[in-house]
Amino acid sequence: METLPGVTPQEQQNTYFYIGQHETKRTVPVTTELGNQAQDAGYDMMTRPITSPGFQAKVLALVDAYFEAVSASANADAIPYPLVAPLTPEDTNLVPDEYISTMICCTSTWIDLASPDPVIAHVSRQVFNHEVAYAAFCGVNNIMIQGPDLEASSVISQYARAIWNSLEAGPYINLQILLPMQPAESKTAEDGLSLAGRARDSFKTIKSMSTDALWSWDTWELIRSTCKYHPRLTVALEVPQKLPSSEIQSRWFSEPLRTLMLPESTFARNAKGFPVLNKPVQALLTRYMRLKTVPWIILSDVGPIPGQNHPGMPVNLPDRSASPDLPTPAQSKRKQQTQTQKPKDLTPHLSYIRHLQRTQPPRPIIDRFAAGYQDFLQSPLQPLTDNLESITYEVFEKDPIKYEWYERAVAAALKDLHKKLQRPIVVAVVGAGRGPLVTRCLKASASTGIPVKQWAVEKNPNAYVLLQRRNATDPLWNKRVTVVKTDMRAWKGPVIDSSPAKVDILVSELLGSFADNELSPECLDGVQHVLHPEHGVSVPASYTAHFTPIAHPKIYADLLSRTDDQKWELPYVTMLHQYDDLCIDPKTLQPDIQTAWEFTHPLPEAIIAQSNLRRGGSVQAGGGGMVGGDGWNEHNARFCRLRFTASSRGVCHGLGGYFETVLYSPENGSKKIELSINPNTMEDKSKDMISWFPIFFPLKTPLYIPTASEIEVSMWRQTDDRKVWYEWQIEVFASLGGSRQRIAASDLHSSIKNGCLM
Ligand SMILES: C[S@@+](CC[C@H](N)C(=O)[O-])C[C@H]1O[C@@H](n2cnc3c(N)ncnc32)[C@H](O)[C@@H]1O
Repeated sequence: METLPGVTPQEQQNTYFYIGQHETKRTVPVTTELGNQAQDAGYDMMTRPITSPGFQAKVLALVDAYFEAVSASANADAIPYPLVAPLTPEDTNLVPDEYISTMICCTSTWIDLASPDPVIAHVSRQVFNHEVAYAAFCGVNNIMIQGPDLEASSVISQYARAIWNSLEAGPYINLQILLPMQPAESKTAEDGLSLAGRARDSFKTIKSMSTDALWSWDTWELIRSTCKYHPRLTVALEVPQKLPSSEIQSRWFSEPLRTLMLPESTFARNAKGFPVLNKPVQALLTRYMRLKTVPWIILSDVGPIPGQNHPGMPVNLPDRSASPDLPTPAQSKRKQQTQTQKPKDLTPHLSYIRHLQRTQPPRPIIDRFAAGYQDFLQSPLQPLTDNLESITYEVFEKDPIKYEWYERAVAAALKDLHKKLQRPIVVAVVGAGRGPLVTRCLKASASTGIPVKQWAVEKNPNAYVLLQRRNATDPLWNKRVTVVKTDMRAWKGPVIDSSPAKVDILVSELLGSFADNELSPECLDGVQHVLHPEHGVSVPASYTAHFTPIAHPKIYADLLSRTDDQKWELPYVTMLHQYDDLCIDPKTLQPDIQTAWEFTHPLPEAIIAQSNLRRGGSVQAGGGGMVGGDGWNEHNARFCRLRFTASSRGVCHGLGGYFETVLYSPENGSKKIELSINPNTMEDKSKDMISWFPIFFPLKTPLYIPTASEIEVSMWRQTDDRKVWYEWQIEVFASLGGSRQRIAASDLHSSIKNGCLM
């Protein structure tokens, strides 16, 4: 079992939307009073340019003068590139005042860092560097930068290089790259007022090459890879009224979205003429606003700030994760204004988004349970080697489904066995913890009317104390349970009327997020000798491990920042949230999550017999284990090689892993009683179960996956008789020039140094 030790599940309240106001061309200077007016109007923040229109005119004139000089000169190479002088007070009205750290400042949109014309790129870099350096000097924390033009001749690597440099400009600066969800019709270029419009055609060597809907994301991918997944680099995503495909929506969901930019053109008008968002955009907003780092919403060009034309003051951009319950300045102001009825809504777009905020649908139960723990990496539990704390058991026991399903499974098994045996059924819970499954066995007995003789076996000495106390005090247990403190593998089995007896139903819950990763197979093999050889039933009867390739930039960036030298060599338990499935089944439109392997219980006697023979290391026992030891646990080793097809190109950061288990298959053929954390089947098999988070197998080097390429995953469960570990490797194949070629392969990753001890 995997979950959140020590964490009290909490209901998450409705998310507060931080809403800002942006004007692509601010007509009034941003002052303290303007900021106050924005706040009075209900905005939480606003953007401002770093430099003035005067500065723009100055730089354009400088470039024009350079080009004139070049065209007039016989030796153009002798004329040095233009140099942009340091900023003057006329160039910017930004000053390091007390509000500066709460502003989103915008670098100039009239520059072109990706220009193929070296002069334009050179001047753009200078303007950009001046602006970022001055903003950083003033104490600005958030800078929004227009993304590169997505046309074919743009040199994205130049742009990315400039961003990488600017991240060094200040240790506190967060950069947001403003990009559309997909390349849009290019806006009417104001060539006369931009540097891009001055680029010489002779440098635009790559003419219009058609790009597809993922090109904007591709551009981002190059920028962030060049910047080595920098934690202070995020996306400001412009959301259009007509959304791109769901694949593209999911792709952006997995990226570090700091801001959602909603221009006026994203809004439609309702029958009364008010601005509203269409249903798909509303759904997108609901999805994106459930990210752990909730994006800010910036309304762009939706009308001026009411009462502007006065100097204004910037407003706070608080970190909600630090103090989610504190009212924001805008909330406090609006509270004071509650009874004041405005004659006319001067900010209808803002009012509408506030309305959406108030009417957000409730979050799914698992989200509420795991609030704050999405994508948080935990090492898998090792309940076999470690003794769990009471609080950990307490968290497990809150699951509304798991114990219920076990009770149903035991009840069904009791009915099937009782038909054959016509006597009290011997039931043992092995690994009983604090006893919830024992209670469920007793309830199953009560509900079916079939008497049981009940055992509880536990190796944790501390849990053993509670089990004994419960047996003495719990009216349902009523001193009927025989509590045994032992490792189940050493248990001799029940004794009834002074004679050794066999167990009819062996109940256990030793499963991890990847089914067998908490050594359920090894423990259950070790206790199988107490199970009745003819009719003995194991609950669970079987379990399977599943995985699929995923893109998870957030976890990759998190791991990148860690110093542990084994960080790429072990799987992590995590509530996977901000990720994208790379392989979607075209028929079902569900992620292609495939089965790695299966374990069933009880094992055939011949396999146990061979294992016992190998344990001795005799001549008949063969030549020892493949990867160490005598090989007596080798029957629990597994290997699989699975092939997936990438539905659209992307970057693979690892594998998302899941499990399913059949607790019991009733003999009357009615529906199997199953648990699942596989997203494709959990709804059907065990909806709302919260005990297990998925598991993530990381890749040290992300693999670029072209559309329709094949991803082949080799995965091993290895054992040397003392421990169990996993190994995984991913290869990518594409059809090129008519032949299938391997175009990339990951390292062979191995958790041998972090193996689970038996
Ligand atoms: C995941 S917990 C489940 C506890 C409880 N059955 C429940 O469902 O809430 C697994 C329990 O099995 C115990 N356990 C693991 N390996 C064991 C072994 N070899 N022998 C006895 N107990 C074991 C652990 O100490 C732990 O209490």
